[in-house]
Amino acid sequence: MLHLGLGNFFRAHQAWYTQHAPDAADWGIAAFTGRRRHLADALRPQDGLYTLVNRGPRGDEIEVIGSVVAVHEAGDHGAWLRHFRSPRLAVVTMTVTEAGYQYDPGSPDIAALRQDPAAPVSSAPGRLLGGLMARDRAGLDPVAIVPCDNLPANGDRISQVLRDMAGQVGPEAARAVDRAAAFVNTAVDRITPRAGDADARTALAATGLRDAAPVVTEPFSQWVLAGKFPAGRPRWEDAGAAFTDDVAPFARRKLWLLNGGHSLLAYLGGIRGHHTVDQAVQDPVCRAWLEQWWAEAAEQLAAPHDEVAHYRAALVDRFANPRLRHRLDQIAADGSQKLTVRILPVLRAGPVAARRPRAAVQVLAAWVCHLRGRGAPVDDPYAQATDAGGPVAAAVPRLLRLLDPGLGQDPDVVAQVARQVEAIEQQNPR
Ligand SMILES: NC(=O)c1ccc[n+]([C@@H]2O[C@H](COP(=O)([O-])OP(=O)(O)OC[C@H]3O[C@@H](n4cnc5c(N)ncnc54)[C@H](O)[C@@H]3O)[C@@H](O)[C@H]2O)c1
Ligand SMILES: O=P(O)(O)OC[C@@H](O)[C@@H](O)[C@H](O)[C@H](O)CO
Repeated sequence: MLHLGLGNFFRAHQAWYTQHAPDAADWGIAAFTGRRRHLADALRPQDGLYTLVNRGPRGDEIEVIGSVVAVHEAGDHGAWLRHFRSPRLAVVTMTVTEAGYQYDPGSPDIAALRQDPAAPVSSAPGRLLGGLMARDRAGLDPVAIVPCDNLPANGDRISQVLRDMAGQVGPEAARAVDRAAAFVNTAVDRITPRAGDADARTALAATGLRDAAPVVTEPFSQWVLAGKFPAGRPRWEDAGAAFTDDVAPFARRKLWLLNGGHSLLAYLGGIRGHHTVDQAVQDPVCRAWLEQWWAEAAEQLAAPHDEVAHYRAALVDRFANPRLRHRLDQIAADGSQKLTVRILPVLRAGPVAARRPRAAVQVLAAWVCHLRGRGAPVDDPYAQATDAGGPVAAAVPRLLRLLDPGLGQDPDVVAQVARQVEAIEQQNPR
């Protein structure tokens, strides 16, 4: 297997399932960082081994994960292509954040691949396309591409991005996408906050081993997949993964209830002085907004009432885990990329005008207040290029346009969000 986007979540999730598959001994993952090299530098001296701290509300379970057998920094394009040219490669997983799925028609990778399919390229789609061209040139069987980011229809999405890019590169690239890849859609879930210095001490105390990059995660885990694996795969189903024909209902439920709830808590909780998810979910004001958001989102889920109620109750317990200390500023980052997937589908599907989903509007308003300087520091390169200051009535359409141009031109949505922004700013003076 290959992985693109060596980070925390991959090591708590796909690498964990691979280690726990009954045929784990037949498999190994060569993992590449997405952009920077520091994690490759940290893991290489430990032969890819790392400590997984499974952090429940009452204690930790510690495990050393050994399914990552090679680590490479993002720039090692020669090694990337060598893996694609190997007949043993069967599966390519990826976690590259929402930004990694952006198609940029002006990307220098397009001209580079047009000139030389083996040219060093740096974007996630460029690297995948270069890899598939190398595989196709080598005349090898197709591999499964398995995106594991928080996006609906993530397999269809990356397939489309690669086809668009291949269309610009040329016929050989288009053929390679058709012949060398099978795309798998997934819904993924396991809350995995960034680890801190104390976690390295926890790992050392438990294992006697110094770990430069341990991972902390929660006990809950879910992986739902739909698609074909022409060259085989580990028996992940025996480690708890679920294979289905359609991941959409799982992805919607997870993205709206869990991730939408997270974003709500990140913005409102930050504004109300909280720093972690467990603090925010215990705050009655945040909790009331959360329940209202869940009720609105659930109306659009078309799932049995009992099932949603069970999922919501379990989420409250997961969010309230006081030992995980999931920081709101980590979740608040890159909201301009996340809210389109987590909040807008519910806003759009709900009734219009006066009965528009109120909690969805509230989340957008809390995000606007965050960009205007309340709560966690802003970390969103796409949004930071836009002026969030000045009169609310002018700032709101400017910012909503970042999520969807149509939203910023909808006078009704703009008015409702602006009213909420004014209310939040009045109730939470600086
Ligand atoms: N952390 C979680 O709880 C969690 C749970 C479910 C899904 N996910 C998904 O996994 C993704 C990664 O989360 P993480 O916790 O591992 O983060 P992380 O910061 O530990 O790792 C992110 C990886 O993505 C790469 N990357 C970032 N932007 C990129 C880009 N534009 N192009 C290519 N590579 C890029 C980074 O270089 C790094 O290798 C999330 O964006 C989310 O979609 C995370
Ligand atoms: O990983 P991000 O930054 O896209 O989103 C932050 C969290 O909402 C997310 O990581 C959740 O913890 C995760 O999706 C749970 O499965």
